[in-house]
Amino acid sequence: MSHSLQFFTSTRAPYLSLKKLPATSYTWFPVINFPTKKHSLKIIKSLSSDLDAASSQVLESGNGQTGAAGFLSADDVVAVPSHVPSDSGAAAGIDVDSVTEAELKENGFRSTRRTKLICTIGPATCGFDQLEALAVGGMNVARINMCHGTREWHKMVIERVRRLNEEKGFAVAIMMDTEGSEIHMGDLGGAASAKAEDGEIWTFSVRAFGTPLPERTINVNYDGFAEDVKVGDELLVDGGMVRFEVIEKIGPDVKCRCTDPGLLLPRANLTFWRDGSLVRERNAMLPTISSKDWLDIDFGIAKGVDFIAVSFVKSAEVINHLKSYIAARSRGSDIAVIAKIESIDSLKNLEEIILASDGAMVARGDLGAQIPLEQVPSAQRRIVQVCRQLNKPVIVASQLLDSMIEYPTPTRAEVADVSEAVRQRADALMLSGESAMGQYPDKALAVLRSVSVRIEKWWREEKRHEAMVLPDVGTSFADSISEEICISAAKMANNLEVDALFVYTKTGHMASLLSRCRPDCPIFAFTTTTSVRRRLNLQWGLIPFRLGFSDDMESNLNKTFSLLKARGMIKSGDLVIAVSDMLQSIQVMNVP
Ligand SMILES: Nc1ncnc2c1ncn2[C@@H]1O[C@H](COP(=O)(O)OP(=O)(O)O)[C@@H](O)[C@H]1O
Ligand SMILES: C=C(OP(=O)(O)O)C(=O)O
Ligand SMILES: [K+]
Ligand SMILES: [Mg+2]
Repeated sequence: MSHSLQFFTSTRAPYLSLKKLPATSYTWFPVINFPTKKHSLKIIKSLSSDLDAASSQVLESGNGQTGAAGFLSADDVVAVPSHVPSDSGAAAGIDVDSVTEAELKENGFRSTRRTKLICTIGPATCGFDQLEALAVGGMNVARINMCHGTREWHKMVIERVRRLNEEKGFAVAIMMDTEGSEIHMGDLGGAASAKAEDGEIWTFSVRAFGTPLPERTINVNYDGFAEDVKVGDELLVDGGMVRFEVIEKIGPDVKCRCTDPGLLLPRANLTFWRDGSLVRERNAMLPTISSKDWLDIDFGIAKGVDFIAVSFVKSAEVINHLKSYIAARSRGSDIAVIAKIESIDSLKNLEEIILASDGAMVARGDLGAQIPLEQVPSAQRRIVQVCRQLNKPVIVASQLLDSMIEYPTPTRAEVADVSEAVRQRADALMLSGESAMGQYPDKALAVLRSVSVRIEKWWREEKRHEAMVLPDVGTSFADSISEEICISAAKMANNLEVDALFVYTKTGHMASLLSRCRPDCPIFAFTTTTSVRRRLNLQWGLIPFRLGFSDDMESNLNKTFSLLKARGMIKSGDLVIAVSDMLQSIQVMNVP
Protein backbone atom coordinates (compact mmCIF):
# COMPACT_ATOMS: atom_id res chain seq x y z
CA MET A 1 0.00 0.00 0.00
CA SER A 2 1.40 3.38 -0.85
CA HIS A 3 0.42 6.76 0.56
CA SER A 4 1.10 10.10 -0.96
CA LEU A 5 1.07 12.71 1.76
CA GLN A 6 1.69 16.39 1.61
CA PHE A 7 2.43 18.62 4.56
CA PHE A 8 2.82 22.32 4.78
CA THR A 9 3.81 24.51 7.66
CA SER A 10 1.41 26.88 9.31
CA THR A 11 2.29 30.06 11.13
CA ARG A 12 2.65 28.25 14.40
CA ALA A 13 4.81 25.23 13.84
CA PRO A 14 5.90 22.79 15.41
CA TYR A 15 2.82 21.01 14.19
CA LEU A 16 2.11 20.80 10.55
CA SER A 17 -1.28 20.47 9.02
CA LEU A 18 -2.29 18.21 6.22
CA LYS A 19 -2.82 20.15 3.05
CA LYS A 20 -5.57 17.97 1.78
CA LEU A 21 -7.39 16.08 4.49
CA PRO A 22 -7.44 12.42 3.60
CA ALA A 23 -10.19 10.06 4.55
CA THR A 24 -8.69 9.12 7.89
CA SER A 25 -8.02 11.64 10.63
CA TYR A 26 -4.52 12.13 11.91
CA THR A 27 -2.72 13.54 14.87
CA TRP A 28 0.64 15.16 14.41
CA PHE A 29 3.85 13.79 15.73
CA PRO A 30 7.12 15.69 15.43
CA VAL A 31 10.23 13.59 14.91
CA ILE A 32 12.24 16.24 16.66
CA ASN A 33 11.28 19.66 17.98
CA PHE A 34 10.46 21.67 14.94
CA PRO A 35 10.36 25.35 15.96
CA THR A 36 14.09 25.84 15.76
CA LYS A 37 13.96 25.13 12.05
CA LYS A 38 12.94 27.57 9.39
CA HIS A 39 9.22 27.27 8.66
CA SER A 40 9.65 26.07 5.16
CA LEU A 41 7.43 24.03 2.93
CA LYS A 42 8.04 20.42 3.66
CA ILE A 43 6.77 17.57 1.57
CA ILE A 44 6.97 13.88 2.23
CA LYS A 45 5.87 12.06 -0.86
CA SER A 46 4.89 8.50 -1.55
CA LEU A 47 5.71 6.73 1.65
CA SER A 48 6.21 3.31 0.29
CA SER A 49 5.00 1.38 3.29
CA ASP A 50 1.71 1.31 5.12
CA LEU A 51 1.10 4.45 7.14
CA ASP A 52 0.25 2.52 10.28
CA ALA A 53 3.57 0.73 10.02
CA ALA A 54 5.39 4.00 9.39
CA SER A 55 3.94 5.64 12.46
CA SER A 56 4.65 2.72 14.71
CA GLN A 57 8.26 2.70 13.60
CA VAL A 58 8.55 6.31 14.59
CA LEU A 59 6.81 5.75 17.89
CA GLU A 60 9.06 2.87 18.74
CA SER A 61 12.08 5.10 18.56
CA GLY A 62 11.10 6.79 21.81
CA ASN A 63 11.30 10.53 21.45
CA GLY A 64 11.76 10.09 17.78
CA GLN A 65 15.30 11.30 17.63
CA THR A 66 16.98 11.28 14.28
CA GLY A 67 16.47 8.71 11.64
CA ALA A 68 13.75 6.70 13.33
CA ALA A 69 12.78 5.13 10.11
CA GLY A 70 14.83 4.95 6.99
CA PHE A 71 12.71 7.31 4.98
CA LEU A 72 12.29 9.94 7.68
CA SER A 73 14.93 12.46 8.56
CA ALA A 74 15.46 14.44 11.71
CA ASP A 75 13.11 17.34 11.07
CA ASP A 76 10.26 15.55 9.35
CA VAL A 77 6.86 15.55 10.89
CA VAL A 78 4.63 12.58 10.44
CA ALA A 79 0.90 12.25 10.67
CA VAL A 80 -0.26 9.43 12.87
CA PRO A 81 -3.71 7.96 12.24
CA SER A 82 -5.75 8.96 15.25
CA HIS A 83 -6.71 5.42 16.20
CA VAL A 84 -3.02 4.72 16.82
CA PRO A 85 -2.38 6.09 20.31
CA SER A 86 0.07 8.90 19.78
CA ASP A 87 1.18 8.83 23.40
CA SER A 88 0.03 5.53 24.74
CA GLY A 89 0.31 6.37 28.44
CA ALA A 90 -1.65 9.60 28.50
CA ALA A 91 -4.21 8.64 25.87
CA ALA A 92 -5.87 6.28 28.30
CA GLY A 93 -6.86 9.01 30.74
CA ILE A 94 -8.67 11.61 28.71
CA ASP A 95 -10.87 11.63 25.62
CA VAL A 96 -10.79 14.44 23.13
CA ASP A 97 -11.00 14.12 19.39
CA SER A 98 -7.90 14.31 17.26
CA VAL A 99 -9.19 17.25 15.21
CA THR A 100 -9.72 19.45 18.29
CA GLU A 101 -6.39 18.33 19.66
CA ALA A 102 -4.55 19.20 16.47
CA GLU A 103 -6.37 22.54 16.25
CA LEU A 104 -5.39 23.46 19.79
CA LYS A 105 -1.79 22.52 19.14
CA GLU A 106 -1.61 24.26 15.83
CA ASN A 107 -3.47 27.49 16.44
CA GLY A 108 -3.34 27.86 20.18
CA PHE A 109 -6.35 28.22 22.45
CA ARG A 110 -7.55 31.58 21.24
CA SER A 111 -8.21 30.58 17.67
CA THR A 112 -10.34 27.53 18.29
CA ARG A 113 -13.81 27.82 16.80
CA ARG A 114 -16.54 28.70 19.28
CA THR A 115 -19.62 28.34 17.05
CA LYS A 116 -20.78 24.73 16.71
CA LEU A 117 -21.71 23.18 13.36
CA ILE A 118 -24.56 20.80 12.54
CA CYS A 119 -24.84 18.84 9.29
CA THR A 120 -28.03 17.24 8.04
CA ILE A 121 -27.11 13.80 6.78
CA GLY A 122 -28.65 12.61 3.52
CA PRO A 123 -27.73 10.65 0.42
CA ALA A 124 -24.70 12.88 -0.21
CA THR A 125 -23.11 12.21 3.18
CA CYS A 126 -24.33 8.92 4.64
CA GLY A 127 -21.26 6.81 3.78
CA PHE A 128 -18.80 6.10 6.58
CA ASP A 129 -15.98 7.93 4.80
CA GLN A 130 -18.25 10.88 4.02
CA LEU A 131 -19.33 11.08 7.67
CA GLU A 132 -15.71 10.94 8.70
CA ALA A 133 -14.81 13.74 6.30
CA LEU A 134 -17.55 15.88 7.91
CA ALA A 135 -16.27 15.07 11.41
CA VAL A 136 -12.74 15.98 10.34
CA GLY A 137 -14.18 19.16 8.82
CA GLY A 138 -15.71 20.20 12.14
CA MET A 139 -19.20 18.68 12.32
CA ASN A 140 -20.24 18.69 15.98
CA VAL A 141 -23.75 17.30 15.53
CA ALA A 142 -25.22 15.06 12.80
CA ARG A 143 -28.92 15.67 12.13
CA ILE A 144 -31.27 13.12 10.64
CA ASN A 145 -34.57 14.45 9.34
CA MET A 146 -37.38 11.94 9.80
CA CYS A 147 -39.32 13.54 6.92
CA HIS A 148 -37.00 11.67 4.60
CA GLY A 149 -35.45 8.22 4.33
CA THR A 150 -36.48 4.89 5.84
CA ARG A 151 -36.10 3.62 9.39
CA GLU A 152 -33.37 1.24 8.14
CA TRP A 153 -31.49 4.14 6.60
CA HIS A 154 -31.64 6.20 9.80
CA LYS A 155 -30.48 3.22 11.82
CA MET A 156 -27.51 2.79 9.53
CA VAL A 157 -26.52 6.47 9.83
CA ILE A 158 -26.79 6.41 13.64
CA GLU A 159 -24.66 3.29 13.83
CA ARG A 160 -22.03 4.76 11.53
CA VAL A 161 -21.76 7.94 13.56
CA ARG A 162 -21.43 5.92 16.76
CA ARG A 163 -18.74 3.75 15.18
CA LEU A 164 -16.91 6.85 14.01
CA ASN A 165 -16.93 8.19 17.58
CA GLU A 166 -15.70 4.91 19.00
CA GLU A 167 -13.01 4.23 16.46
CA LYS A 168 -11.75 7.74 15.90
CA GLY A 169 -12.42 9.44 19.22
CA PHE A 170 -14.96 12.00 17.98
CA ALA A 171 -17.91 13.15 20.08
CA VAL A 172 -20.34 13.82 17.24
CA ALA A 173 -23.83 14.00 18.73
CA ILE A 174 -26.96 12.83 16.91
CA MET A 175 -30.05 14.98 16.53
CA MET A 176 -33.26 13.38 15.37
CA ASP A 177 -35.68 15.86 13.81
CA THR A 178 -39.35 14.84 13.79
CA GLU A 179 -41.57 15.14 10.74
CA GLY A 180 -44.42 16.84 12.59
CA SER A 181 -47.92 17.31 11.26
CA GLU A 182 -46.96 19.61 8.44
CA ILE A 183 -48.82 19.49 5.15
CA HIS A 184 -46.58 18.35 2.36
CA MET A 185 -46.65 16.86 -1.10
CA GLY A 186 -46.04 13.20 -1.78
CA ASP A 187 -42.86 11.84 -3.29
CA LEU A 188 -43.77 12.62 -6.94
CA GLY A 189 -44.05 8.93 -7.76
CA GLY A 190 -40.30 8.54 -7.53
CA ALA A 191 -39.32 11.46 -9.81
CA ALA A 192 -36.47 13.66 -8.55
CA SER A 193 -38.41 16.82 -9.39
CA ALA A 194 -41.17 18.19 -11.62
CA LYS A 195 -41.33 21.52 -13.41
CA ALA A 196 -44.47 23.64 -13.03
CA GLU A 197 -44.82 26.24 -15.80
CA ASP A 198 -46.69 29.52 -15.68
CA GLY A 199 -50.44 29.11 -16.26
CA GLU A 200 -50.45 25.31 -16.13
CA ILE A 201 -53.30 23.59 -14.29
CA TRP A 202 -52.20 21.05 -11.68
CA THR A 203 -54.33 18.79 -9.48
CA PHE A 204 -53.53 18.52 -5.77
CA SER A 205 -55.31 15.51 -4.34
CA VAL A 206 -55.57 13.39 -1.21
CA ARG A 207 -56.52 10.34 -3.33
CA ALA A 208 -54.08 7.41 -3.42
CA PHE A 209 -52.72 6.96 -6.94
CA GLY A 210 -50.64 4.15 -8.39
CA THR A 211 -47.32 4.92 -10.06
CA PRO A 212 -46.65 6.59 -12.34
CA LEU A 213 -48.83 9.46 -11.15
CA PRO A 214 -51.26 10.93 -13.69
CA GLU A 215 -49.74 13.93 -15.45
CA ARG A 216 -49.62 17.20 -13.45
CA THR A 217 -50.94 15.55 -10.34
CA ILE A 218 -49.57 15.96 -6.84
CA ASN A 219 -50.41 13.93 -3.77
CA VAL A 220 -51.08 15.78 -0.52
CA ASN A 221 -50.53 14.01 2.81
CA TYR A 222 -53.27 15.79 4.79
CA ASP A 223 -56.79 14.34 4.48
CA GLY A 224 -58.54 17.59 5.32
CA PHE A 225 -56.78 19.48 2.55
CA ALA A 226 -59.69 19.74 0.10
CA GLU A 227 -62.07 20.83 2.85
CA ASP A 228 -59.73 23.46 4.29
CA VAL A 229 -58.88 25.30 1.05
CA LYS A 230 -61.22 27.68 -0.77
CA VAL A 231 -61.33 28.79 -4.38
CA GLY A 232 -59.16 31.90 -4.64
CA ASP A 233 -56.64 30.77 -1.98
CA GLU A 234 -52.97 30.97 -2.79
CA LEU A 235 -51.01 27.71 -2.45
CA LEU A 236 -47.28 28.12 -1.63
CA VAL A 237 -44.81 25.32 -2.22
CA ASP A 238 -41.76 25.52 0.09
CA GLY A 239 -42.69 28.96 1.33
CA GLY A 240 -43.06 30.46 -2.15
CA MET A 241 -40.56 28.64 -4.38
CA VAL A 242 -43.59 27.83 -6.57
CA ARG A 243 -47.06 29.42 -6.29
CA PHE A 244 -50.52 28.31 -7.39
CA GLU A 245 -54.02 29.77 -7.21
CA VAL A 246 -56.91 27.46 -6.28
CA ILE A 247 -59.43 27.62 -9.15
CA GLU A 248 -61.79 24.69 -8.55
CA LYS A 249 -62.59 21.99 -5.98
CA ILE A 250 -63.93 18.62 -7.20
CA GLY A 251 -64.36 16.25 -4.26
CA PRO A 252 -60.87 15.24 -3.07
CA ASP A 253 -59.21 17.01 -5.99
CA VAL A 254 -58.16 20.65 -5.92
CA LYS A 255 -57.39 22.25 -9.29
CA CYS A 256 -54.78 24.99 -9.18
CA ARG A 257 -53.23 27.33 -11.72
CA CYS A 258 -49.49 27.96 -11.52
CA THR A 259 -48.79 31.67 -10.96
CA ASP A 260 -45.08 31.53 -10.06
CA PRO A 261 -43.38 28.73 -12.01
CA GLY A 262 -40.59 26.63 -10.57
CA LEU A 263 -39.29 23.24 -9.60
CA LEU A 264 -41.43 20.98 -7.40
CA LEU A 265 -39.33 18.73 -5.14
CA PRO A 266 -40.48 15.51 -3.45
CA ARG A 267 -42.26 16.00 -0.12
CA ALA A 268 -42.11 19.77 -0.40
CA ASN A 269 -43.96 21.69 2.27
CA LEU A 270 -47.37 23.28 1.42
CA THR A 271 -49.06 26.29 3.00
CA PHE A 272 -52.11 28.16 1.83
CA TRP A 273 -52.88 31.82 2.19
CA ARG A 274 -56.10 33.84 2.08
CA ASP A 275 -56.21 37.64 1.92
CA GLY A 276 -52.49 37.89 2.68
CA SER A 277 -52.47 35.66 5.78
CA LEU A 278 -51.65 32.06 6.43
CA VAL A 279 -54.82 29.95 6.60
CA ARG A 280 -55.15 28.03 9.82
CA GLU A 281 -58.27 25.92 9.69
CA ARG A 282 -58.52 22.34 10.80
CA ASN A 283 -54.83 21.89 10.04
CA ALA A 284 -54.11 24.08 13.07
CA MET A 285 -55.71 21.35 15.20
CA LEU A 286 -53.32 18.64 14.01
CA PRO A 287 -51.19 17.27 16.85
CA THR A 288 -47.64 18.64 17.04
CA ILE A 289 -46.36 15.11 17.52
CA SER A 290 -48.15 12.80 15.06
CA SER A 291 -48.59 9.07 15.56
CA LYS A 292 -45.75 8.51 13.10
CA ASP A 293 -43.60 10.91 15.15
CA TRP A 294 -44.23 8.88 18.33
CA LEU A 295 -42.94 5.78 16.55
CA ASP A 296 -39.90 7.71 15.41
CA ILE A 297 -39.36 8.99 18.95
CA ASP A 298 -39.49 5.41 20.31
CA PHE A 299 -36.91 4.50 17.71
CA GLY A 300 -34.74 7.48 18.72
CA ILE A 301 -34.94 6.55 22.41
CA ALA A 302 -34.04 2.93 21.63
CA LYS A 303 -31.06 4.08 19.56
CA GLY A 304 -29.96 6.57 22.23
CA VAL A 305 -29.94 9.72 20.09
CA ASP A 306 -28.64 12.79 21.93
CA PHE A 307 -31.23 15.34 20.83
CA ILE A 308 -34.79 15.19 19.58
CA ALA A 309 -35.85 18.31 17.67
CA VAL A 310 -39.62 18.78 17.66
CA SER A 311 -41.12 20.34 14.51
CA PHE A 312 -43.90 22.97 14.60
CA VAL A 313 -44.02 23.34 18.38
CA LYS A 314 -47.01 25.45 19.40
CA SER A 315 -46.84 25.46 23.19
CA ALA A 316 -44.74 24.44 26.18
CA GLU A 317 -47.17 21.66 26.93
CA VAL A 318 -46.01 19.39 24.13
CA ILE A 319 -42.38 19.80 25.23
CA ASN A 320 -43.24 18.93 28.83
CA HIS A 321 -45.20 15.94 27.63
CA LEU A 322 -42.33 14.66 25.50
CA LYS A 323 -39.81 15.23 28.28
CA SER A 324 -41.79 13.16 30.74
CA TYR A 325 -42.32 10.48 28.09
CA ILE A 326 -38.56 10.30 27.53
CA ALA A 327 -37.81 10.30 31.26
CA ALA A 328 -40.16 7.36 31.79
CA ARG A 329 -38.74 5.36 28.92
CA SER A 330 -35.03 6.00 28.89
CA ARG A 331 -33.95 5.74 32.46
CA GLY A 332 -30.44 7.00 32.94
CA SER A 333 -29.87 8.35 29.47
CA ASP A 334 -30.85 11.91 29.07
CA ILE A 335 -32.10 12.97 25.64
CA ALA A 336 -32.32 16.72 25.22
CA VAL A 337 -35.44 18.16 23.59
CA ILE A 338 -35.00 21.00 21.11
CA ALA A 339 -38.03 23.14 20.19
CA LYS A 340 -38.12 24.17 16.55
CA ILE A 341 -39.46 27.69 16.28
CA GLU A 342 -41.14 27.68 12.88
CA SER A 343 -44.75 28.71 13.36
CA ILE A 344 -46.76 31.74 14.39
CA ASP A 345 -47.85 30.01 17.59
CA SER A 346 -44.28 29.21 18.58
CA LEU A 347 -43.41 32.90 18.30
CA LYS A 348 -46.43 33.85 20.38
CA ASN A 349 -45.47 31.46 23.17
CA LEU A 350 -41.72 31.82 22.75
CA GLU A 351 -40.57 32.35 26.34
CA GLU A 352 -42.60 29.51 27.84
CA ILE A 353 -41.59 27.11 25.06
CA ILE A 354 -37.90 27.86 25.46
CA LEU A 355 -38.10 27.64 29.22
CA ALA A 356 -39.60 24.14 28.93
CA SER A 357 -37.06 22.98 26.31
CA ASP A 358 -33.37 22.09 26.45
CA GLY A 359 -32.67 24.31 23.46
CA ALA A 360 -34.27 25.84 20.39
CA MET A 361 -33.84 26.00 16.64
CA VAL A 362 -34.59 29.04 14.51
CA ALA A 363 -36.10 26.94 11.70
CA ARG A 364 -36.12 29.68 9.12
CA GLY A 365 -37.36 27.46 6.30
CA ASP A 366 -40.88 27.01 7.58
CA LEU A 367 -40.82 30.19 9.63
CA GLY A 368 -40.38 32.11 6.38
CA ALA A 369 -43.45 30.38 4.99
CA GLN A 370 -45.54 31.35 8.01
CA ILE A 371 -44.58 34.95 8.62
CA PRO A 372 -43.61 37.58 6.03
CA LEU A 373 -39.98 37.03 5.00
CA GLU A 374 -38.93 40.49 6.11
CA GLN A 375 -39.87 39.57 9.66
CA VAL A 376 -37.60 36.52 9.80
CA PRO A 377 -34.37 38.39 10.71
CA SER A 378 -35.96 40.13 13.70
CA ALA A 379 -37.55 36.86 14.83
CA GLN A 380 -34.11 35.21 14.63
CA ARG A 381 -32.57 37.96 16.69
CA ARG A 382 -35.25 37.70 19.34
CA ILE A 383 -35.08 33.89 19.57
CA VAL A 384 -31.28 33.93 19.89
CA GLN A 385 -31.50 36.55 22.63
CA VAL A 386 -34.22 34.79 24.63
CA CYS A 387 -32.30 31.50 24.48
CA ARG A 388 -29.13 33.09 25.73
CA GLN A 389 -30.97 34.78 28.57
CA LEU A 390 -32.70 31.57 29.59
CA ASN A 391 -29.47 29.60 29.20
CA LYS A 392 -30.61 27.30 26.39
CA PRO A 393 -28.49 26.48 23.33
CA VAL A 394 -29.82 27.97 20.09
CA ILE A 395 -29.34 26.80 16.51
CA VAL A 396 -29.74 29.00 13.42
CA ALA A 397 -30.96 26.82 10.55
CA SER A 398 -31.94 26.75 6.89
CA GLN A 399 -30.63 28.28 3.70
CA LEU A 400 -27.40 29.52 5.28
CA LEU A 401 -25.49 28.45 2.16
CA ASP A 402 -28.32 27.36 -0.10
CA SER A 403 -26.53 28.16 -3.36
CA MET A 404 -23.79 25.68 -2.37
CA ILE A 405 -26.21 22.84 -3.03
CA GLU A 406 -25.22 23.48 -6.64
CA TYR A 407 -22.16 25.70 -6.63
CA PRO A 408 -18.73 25.31 -4.98
CA THR A 409 -18.66 28.83 -3.61
CA PRO A 410 -21.25 30.78 -1.59
CA THR A 411 -22.86 34.06 -2.54
CA ARG A 412 -21.61 37.16 -0.72
CA ALA A 413 -25.08 37.54 0.76
CA GLU A 414 -24.88 34.05 2.25
CA VAL A 415 -21.52 34.83 3.83
CA ALA A 416 -23.06 37.97 5.32
CA ASP A 417 -25.98 35.93 6.70
CA VAL A 418 -23.65 33.38 8.31
CA SER A 419 -21.55 36.25 9.74
CA GLU A 420 -24.61 37.79 11.32
CA ALA A 421 -25.60 34.52 13.02
CA VAL A 422 -22.03 34.18 14.34
CA ARG A 423 -22.04 37.80 15.46
CA GLN A 424 -25.28 37.19 17.34
CA ARG A 425 -23.29 34.42 19.00
CA ALA A 426 -25.77 31.66 18.36
CA ASP A 427 -24.53 28.33 19.71
CA ALA A 428 -24.73 26.50 16.41
CA LEU A 429 -25.24 26.86 12.67
CA MET A 430 -26.92 24.14 10.66
CA LEU A 431 -26.59 22.87 7.09
CA SER A 432 -29.67 21.24 5.51
CA GLY A 433 -29.77 20.43 1.80
CA GLU A 434 -26.17 21.69 1.47
CA SER A 435 -24.91 18.62 3.32
CA ALA A 436 -27.86 16.22 2.81
CA MET A 437 -28.04 16.26 -0.97
CA GLY A 438 -25.78 19.01 -2.22
CA GLN A 439 -22.79 18.70 -4.52
CA TYR A 440 -20.32 20.26 -2.08
CA PRO A 441 -21.05 19.21 1.52
CA ASP A 442 -17.41 19.45 2.67
CA LYS A 443 -16.92 22.83 1.05
CA ALA A 444 -20.12 24.18 2.63
CA LEU A 445 -18.92 23.01 6.04
CA ALA A 446 -15.53 24.61 5.42
CA VAL A 447 -17.25 27.93 4.66
CA LEU A 448 -19.19 27.80 7.94
CA ARG A 449 -15.97 26.98 9.73
CA SER A 450 -13.82 29.71 8.25
CA VAL A 451 -16.49 32.41 8.49
CA SER A 452 -17.13 31.49 12.14
CA VAL A 453 -13.48 31.64 13.11
CA ARG A 454 -12.94 34.93 11.28
CA ILE A 455 -15.98 36.72 12.69
CA GLU A 456 -15.36 35.43 16.21
CA LYS A 457 -11.77 36.72 16.08
CA TRP A 458 -12.87 40.07 14.72
CA TRP A 459 -15.46 40.62 17.40
CA ARG A 460 -13.09 39.53 20.14
CA GLU A 461 -10.37 41.88 18.93
CA GLU A 462 -12.74 44.79 18.51
CA LYS A 463 -14.36 43.98 21.84
CA ARG A 464 -17.63 44.76 20.15
CA HIS A 465 -19.77 42.23 21.97
CA GLU A 466 -23.15 43.50 22.91
CA ALA A 467 -23.37 43.42 26.66
CA MET A 468 -26.45 41.37 27.42
CA VAL A 469 -28.31 41.37 30.68
CA LEU A 470 -28.22 37.80 31.91
CA PRO A 471 -31.11 37.35 34.30
CA ASP A 472 -30.91 34.90 37.17
CA VAL A 473 -32.20 31.56 35.84
CA GLY A 474 -31.49 29.42 38.91
CA THR A 475 -34.40 27.97 40.82
CA SER A 476 -32.46 27.27 44.03
CA PHE A 477 -29.90 29.16 46.08
CA ALA A 478 -27.19 26.65 45.07
CA ASP A 479 -28.03 27.30 41.39
CA SER A 480 -27.74 31.02 41.96
CA ILE A 481 -24.30 30.56 43.49
CA SER A 482 -23.19 28.53 40.44
CA GLU A 483 -24.46 31.27 38.15
CA GLU A 484 -22.65 33.99 40.04
CA ILE A 485 -19.46 31.94 40.02
CA CYS A 486 -19.66 31.49 36.26
CA ILE A 487 -20.45 35.13 35.56
CA SER A 488 -17.53 36.22 37.77
CA ALA A 489 -15.14 33.61 36.38
CA ALA A 490 -15.94 34.63 32.79
CA LYS A 491 -15.43 38.30 33.65
CA MET A 492 -12.12 37.54 35.37
CA ALA A 493 -11.04 35.44 32.40
CA ASN A 494 -11.65 38.39 30.07
CA ASN A 495 -9.99 40.96 32.30
CA LEU A 496 -6.95 38.80 33.10
CA GLU A 497 -6.79 37.54 29.50
CA VAL A 498 -6.41 33.96 30.66
CA ASP A 499 -5.68 31.20 28.17
CA ALA A 500 -8.58 28.93 29.08
CA LEU A 501 -11.40 28.32 31.52
CA PHE A 502 -11.61 24.82 32.97
CA VAL A 503 -14.92 23.50 34.22
CA TYR A 504 -15.46 20.15 35.93
CA THR A 505 -19.06 19.18 35.50
CA LYS A 506 -20.94 15.92 35.88
CA THR A 507 -24.29 16.97 34.41
CA GLY A 508 -22.94 19.65 32.09
CA HIS A 509 -24.96 22.40 33.76
CA MET A 510 -22.00 24.40 35.04
CA ALA A 511 -20.41 24.25 31.58
CA SER A 512 -23.55 25.66 30.00
CA LEU A 513 -23.60 28.51 32.51
CA LEU A 514 -20.03 29.41 31.51
CA SER A 515 -20.84 29.09 27.81
CA ARG A 516 -23.77 31.46 28.29
CA CYS A 517 -21.32 34.19 29.35
CA ARG A 518 -19.55 33.88 25.95
CA PRO A 519 -16.08 34.54 27.41
CA ASP A 520 -13.10 35.53 25.22
CA CYS A 521 -11.15 32.32 25.94
CA PRO A 522 -12.23 28.76 25.18
CA ILE A 523 -13.84 26.63 27.87
CA PHE A 524 -12.39 23.18 28.50
CA ALA A 525 -15.33 21.21 29.85
CA PHE A 526 -14.39 18.02 31.67
CA THR A 527 -17.15 15.54 32.22
CA THR A 528 -17.28 11.91 33.25
CA THR A 529 -19.61 10.37 30.67
CA THR A 530 -19.48 10.15 26.90
CA SER A 531 -23.17 11.08 26.61
CA VAL A 532 -22.74 14.39 28.46
CA ARG A 533 -19.60 15.01 26.45
CA ARG A 534 -21.58 14.60 23.21
CA ARG A 535 -24.40 16.82 24.43
CA LEU A 536 -21.97 19.62 25.36
CA ASN A 537 -20.79 19.56 21.77
CA LEU A 538 -23.80 21.70 20.77
CA GLN A 539 -22.86 24.61 23.01
CA TRP A 540 -20.92 27.71 22.17
CA GLY A 541 -17.23 27.74 23.10
CA LEU A 542 -17.16 24.42 24.94
CA ILE A 543 -14.39 21.97 24.19
CA PRO A 544 -15.74 18.81 25.78
CA PHE A 545 -13.37 16.23 27.27
CA ARG A 546 -14.25 12.97 28.93
CA LEU A 547 -12.23 12.51 32.09
CA GLY A 548 -12.65 10.45 35.23
CA PHE A 549 -12.47 12.83 38.19
CA SER A 550 -13.22 12.94 41.89
CA ASP A 551 -14.51 15.53 44.34
CA ASP A 552 -10.94 16.51 45.17
CA MET A 553 -10.26 19.53 42.93
CA GLU A 554 -6.56 19.62 43.62
CA SER A 555 -6.08 16.08 42.40
CA ASN A 556 -8.41 16.74 39.42
CA LEU A 557 -6.35 19.73 38.39
CA ASN A 558 -3.05 17.92 38.77
CA LYS A 559 -4.37 15.01 36.76
CA THR A 560 -5.69 17.29 34.02
CA PHE A 561 -2.49 19.30 33.82
CA SER A 562 -0.33 16.23 33.48
CA LEU A 563 -2.59 14.56 30.92
CA LEU A 564 -2.94 17.67 28.78
CA LYS A 565 0.75 18.51 29.07
CA ALA A 566 1.68 15.01 27.96
CA ARG A 567 -0.48 15.52 24.88
CA GLY A 568 1.03 18.94 24.21
CA MET A 569 -2.32 20.64 24.58
CA ILE A 570 -1.25 23.00 27.35
CA LYS A 571 2.16 24.07 28.58
CA SER A 572 3.79 25.32 31.75
CA GLY A 573 2.95 28.93 32.39
CA ASP A 574 -0.45 28.95 30.68
CA LEU A 575 -2.92 30.88 32.80
CA VAL A 576 -6.18 29.11 33.56
CA ILE A 577 -9.25 29.69 35.70
CA ALA A 578 -10.97 26.58 37.03
CA VAL A 579 -14.49 26.17 38.38
CA SER A 580 -16.48 23.07 39.24
CA ASP A 581 -19.98 22.14 40.23
CA MET A 582 -18.66 20.15 43.20
CA LEU A 583 -16.74 22.92 44.87
CA GLN A 584 -18.08 26.45 44.82
CA SER A 585 -14.85 28.30 44.15
CA ILE A 586 -12.88 30.04 41.44
CA GLN A 587 -9.23 29.14 41.14
CA VAL A 588 -6.74 31.14 39.10
CA MET A 589 -3.43 29.50 38.39
CA ASN A 590 -0.53 29.06 36.04
CA VAL A 591 -0.04 25.56 34.71
CA PRO A 592 2.92 24.22 36.74
N1 LIG B 1 -32.65 11.03 4.66
C1 LIG B 1 -32.76 11.66 3.49
N2 LIG B 1 -32.95 10.95 2.36
C2 LIG B 1 -33.08 11.58 1.18
N3 LIG B 1 -33.03 12.92 1.02
C3 LIG B 1 -32.85 13.67 2.10
C4 LIG B 1 -32.71 13.09 3.40
N4 LIG B 1 -32.55 14.07 4.29
C5 LIG B 1 -32.60 15.23 3.58
N5 LIG B 1 -32.76 14.99 2.26
C6 LIG B 1 -32.83 15.97 1.18
O1 LIG B 1 -32.25 17.19 1.60
C7 LIG B 1 -33.19 18.26 1.50
C8 LIG B 1 -32.97 19.25 2.62
O2 LIG B 1 -33.10 18.66 3.88
P1 LIG B 1 -34.01 19.29 5.01
O3 LIG B 1 -33.90 20.78 5.00
O4 LIG B 1 -33.67 18.60 6.25
O5 LIG B 1 -35.48 18.84 4.59
P2 LIG B 1 -36.73 19.65 4.06
O6 LIG B 1 -36.35 20.24 2.75
O7 LIG B 1 -37.78 18.60 3.94
O8 LIG B 1 -37.07 20.67 5.11
C9 LIG B 1 -34.55 17.58 1.51
O9 LIG B 1 -35.52 18.35 0.85
C10 LIG B 1 -34.27 16.29 0.78
O10 LIG B 1 -34.28 16.50 -0.60
C1 LIG C 1 -35.12 23.28 9.86
C2 LIG C 1 -36.35 23.34 9.40
O1 LIG C 1 -37.21 22.25 9.45
P1 LIG C 1 -37.29 21.14 8.31
O2 LIG C 1 -36.03 21.16 7.52
O3 LIG C 1 -37.53 19.87 9.02
O4 LIG C 1 -38.49 21.58 7.54
C3 LIG C 1 -36.90 24.59 8.83
O5 LIG C 1 -38.09 24.63 8.53
O6 LIG C 1 -36.13 25.55 8.70
K1 LIG D 1 -38.33 17.74 10.09
MG1 LIG E 1 -39.34 22.99 9.12
